[in-house]
Amino acid sequence: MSQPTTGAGGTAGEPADDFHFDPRTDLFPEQKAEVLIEALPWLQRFSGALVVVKYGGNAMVDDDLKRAFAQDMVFLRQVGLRPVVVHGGGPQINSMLDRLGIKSEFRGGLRVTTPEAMDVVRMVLTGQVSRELVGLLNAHGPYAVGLSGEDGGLLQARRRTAVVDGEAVDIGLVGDVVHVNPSAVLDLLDAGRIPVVSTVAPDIEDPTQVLNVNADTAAAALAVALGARKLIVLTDVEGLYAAWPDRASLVRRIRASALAELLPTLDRGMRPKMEACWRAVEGGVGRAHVIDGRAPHSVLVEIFTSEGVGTMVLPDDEPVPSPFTGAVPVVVRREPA
Ligand SMILES: Nc1ncnc2c1ncn2[C@@H]1O[C@H](COP(=O)(O)OP(=O)(O)O)[C@@H](O)[C@H]1O
Ligand SMILES: CC(=O)N[C@@H](CCC(=O)OP(=O)(O)O)C(=O)O
Repeated sequence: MSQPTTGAGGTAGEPADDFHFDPRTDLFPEQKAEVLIEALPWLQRFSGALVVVKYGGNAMVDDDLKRAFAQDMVFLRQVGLRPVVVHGGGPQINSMLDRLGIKSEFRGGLRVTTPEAMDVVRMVLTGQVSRELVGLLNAHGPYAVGLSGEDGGLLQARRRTAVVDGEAVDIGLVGDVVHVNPSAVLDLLDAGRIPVVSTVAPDIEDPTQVLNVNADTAAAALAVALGARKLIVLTDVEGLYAAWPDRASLVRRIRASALAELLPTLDRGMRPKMEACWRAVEGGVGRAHVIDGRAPHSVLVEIFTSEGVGTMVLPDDEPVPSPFTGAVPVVVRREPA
């Protein structure tokens, strides 16, 4: 292979004077070309595609991963996809509640949300997490606009209970999305922006009251309403494990009906995510994925490589597209890393 002529230190298209090739970490030009060419059919397939990305887990707390995520979203937009970001913020809400001395607990995987806690949830999601993400994205250009479920009538929610030991329990100001008006998001996409959505939503029974909505389920509702081609959920494991915590049981692909059977067996952390994926695919979203937010640029690897990463949920009634061939196994086991 020939030696590289350009490197990380150079400006676009120009060789870097100070570049030293390291065969342990650097790619040869032929290898770089291979990576780019592998992306070609995926760039074609997803040109113009609307993709909803649920941003959460480690990708949201590590500074390098945050910057890498912002690059990924800008990359998607730049190559002609239409990314919509829905963010979580559980850890950030926890730390603000701690700082303010407000006690908070989770029941059935959902935060028991008092009026006092609701003020904090809204403040942290819309005033802190969204602002930071918008800032990271806009370091690349004037792309991102933050909005919450309250803006432009985007989301309406209805109060819900949690199920604990088979019993419905009151968890306060927590809701499920019951209606989505996607026009505000579509307007932003048409203007070339990247919408960044915080998941607080007015109560459909009393629109002056806002409710706290789990970000995974809100992302699924939004993906369905927007007719998204993909829902991608970032988390802090490689994907869904069929026999958690057995690392050899990573599920690479699963049909919606097989996932429905697996759902009742899943633990608290993964259950809302997989339920969101199931709802999305049942609602017409082409594919739903749970991927590892600890790996930088995992969104790009998922979309633009033939292997993909993490767990992919497919609808029941659709053949697997090229380049995958043959029947879709419910579970593909891999050897532990
Ligand atoms: N079957 C499973 N497969 C993968 N992870 C699981 C499973 N069951 C439970 N988990 C746990 O769920 C966690 C992810 O959920 P959570 O912590 O709520 O994620 P996030 O912070 O990304 O929203 C994983 O870190 C893992 O500990
Ligand atoms: C009702 C409920 O539990 N809401 C969540 C909303 C944020 C969220 O979902 O954040 P993650 O995606 O980081 O978990 C909460 O209050 O923590």
